[in-house]
Amino acid sequence: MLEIALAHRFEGFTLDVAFAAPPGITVLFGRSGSGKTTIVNAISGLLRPDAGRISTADAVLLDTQKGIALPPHRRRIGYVFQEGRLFPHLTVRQNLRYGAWFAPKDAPREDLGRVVDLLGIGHLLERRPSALSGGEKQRVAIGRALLCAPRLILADEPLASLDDARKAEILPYLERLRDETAIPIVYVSHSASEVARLATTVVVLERGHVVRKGSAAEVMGDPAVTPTGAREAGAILAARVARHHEDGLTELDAGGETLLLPRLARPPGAAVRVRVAANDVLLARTRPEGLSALNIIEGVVAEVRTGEGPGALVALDTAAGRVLARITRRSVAALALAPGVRAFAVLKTVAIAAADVGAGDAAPRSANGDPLA
Ligand SMILES: Nc1ncnc2c1ncn2[C@@H]1O[C@H](COP(=O)(O)OP(=O)(O)OP(=O)(O)O)[C@@H](O)[C@H]1O
Repeated sequence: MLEIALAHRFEGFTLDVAFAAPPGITVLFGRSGSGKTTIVNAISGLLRPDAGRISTADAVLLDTQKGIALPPHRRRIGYVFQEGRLFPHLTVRQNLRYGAWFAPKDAPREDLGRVVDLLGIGHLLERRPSALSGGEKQRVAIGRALLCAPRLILADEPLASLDDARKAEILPYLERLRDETAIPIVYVSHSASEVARLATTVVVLERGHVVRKGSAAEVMGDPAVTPTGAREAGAILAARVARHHEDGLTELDAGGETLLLPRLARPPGAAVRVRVAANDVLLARTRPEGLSALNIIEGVVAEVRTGEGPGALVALDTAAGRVLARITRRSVAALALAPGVRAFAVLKTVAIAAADVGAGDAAPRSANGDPLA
């Protein structure tokens, strides 16, 4: 477990944060200027904060009270940046070995073969970076970060410079990294859909402070958490693939509720997390009939959040989990939606994009990474 407490002042900006990053991906989520890069720089050792302590399972990287501040090269951090930053004159295999070169002899090492399998880069080993696509470069960069026997991995907006197709190519590998290694990953993002796909834990930052932290499902289901605007809000449901239908649909079981989605390339039984964008959910007070939408889930309104504009975010607790709906304030009034009121969420099957369905469950986890009972 990585533990971080930092305090630092720039002219006009004060950072004061404390959070833990258990195994898995901890996303630092917040709008521009909220302090994400400052935290990353303090972890990597590029910034010496006014006060703070950063420790991993086996080392103290920083403790200003005790006068400890390991230099960057001794922190054993694996980096994944926006652009892969591979060495152009080295082959993929040599770039990967370069990571291992810096691993101390007594450190627990990842096996090159395992990393190559994990990232699906076996066929690229003899190529140079100029002969790789952006997505392939990024997979190699992740491999190199893994092979330096890191105590933690820092990923600073690693997908920001890729188009949607390349992002979709890398996301499954980041999911595998999250699910198949025990290394804490601190991941900076301002994309709600990336948070939904990848985060084990989310730390929401606002003006240098942590305003919310918790599991991805808890945080993204909170209508107050909209650093990227209510338009991008969306809850995450944990589900399992129940079966595939002949007409191209996949049936999910989400806490006993059935969800139908366009076909997913995952086998029956697989755990998935589904991001349901608040914009794609309608609400009704009685169970709608004669409707083309296939997904209708009953629940109880937990919270209604209105802002300055005409919109409102309504949180509905259902057997499938927390669902968010973005509707107008006028509809909130017309349907008399208020906490405790029973309502039905209507979700169009085709509204759920394949990119919004990820591997793994989104249920809250305990500090050691086990699912909570
Ligand atoms: N070296 C510095 N000197 C003075 N102010 C700084 C310095 N570095 C950052 N800041 C200020 O600290 C605040 C937080 O910046 P930071 O780069 O950490 O935000 P961020 O969340 O990473 O933003 P972005 O998403 O745009 O990268 C900003 O107001 C920034 O102007």
